[in-house]
Amino acid sequence: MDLTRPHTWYPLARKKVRKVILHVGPTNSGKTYHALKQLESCSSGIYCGPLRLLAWEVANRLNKAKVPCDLITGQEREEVDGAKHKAVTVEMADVISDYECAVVDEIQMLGCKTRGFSFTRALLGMSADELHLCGDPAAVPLIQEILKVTGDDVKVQSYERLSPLVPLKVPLGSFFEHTKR
Ligand SMILES: Nc1ncnc2c1ncn2[C@@H]1O[C@H](COP(=O)(O)OP(=O)(O)OP(=O)(O)O)[C@@H](O)[C@H]1O
Repeated sequence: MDLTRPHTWYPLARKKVRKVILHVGPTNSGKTYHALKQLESCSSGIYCGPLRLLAWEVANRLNKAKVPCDLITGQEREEVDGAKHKAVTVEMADVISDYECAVVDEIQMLGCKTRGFSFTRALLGMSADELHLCGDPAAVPLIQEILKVTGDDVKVQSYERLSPLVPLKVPLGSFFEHTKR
């Protein structure tokens, strides 16, 4: 194994020209919503998030939508009969199975000193026909640079905030006084 060429550590992923879609934009702009819609409609898939709560929410959402989904985190492993989908914390990303669709949420965390290696491993290593990456636009150049060597097909999809931020006309203190009356 050549330690200087990390993309070669994942032969299953390198067998594919993955369709990589970078969903980027401000918070609450629907990036994850669109990626999850895609995950739900595929015959097999995996969601990787930075928090146990996010993985739990996705597993819950898919199971409610009658898409059986396992939940796998550092703390728990809840397997559902017939599941072809998994929702996991990013450290549990599966790089030894094939999926139609994979989602990595909060991908800008690949710059994190302590957990970044797990995001990079998921980015390079997941064998999925479609790989959806959700996060901050600032991470786009770094991701494009990392993926240059993989031969993947990379597209950027930008989002706008769904509703504008509107400042309150009254300070919060007087607002609370007002609501008490
Ligand atoms: N087109 C839509 N129709 C209905 N609900 C939507 C739509 N887009 C987003 N939402 C809802 O809006 C909320 C925020 O969306 P989402 O989590 O996708 O944002 P995000 O851009 O990924 O935010 P963050 O950066 O904080 O992860 C969610 O509850 C989601 O279900």
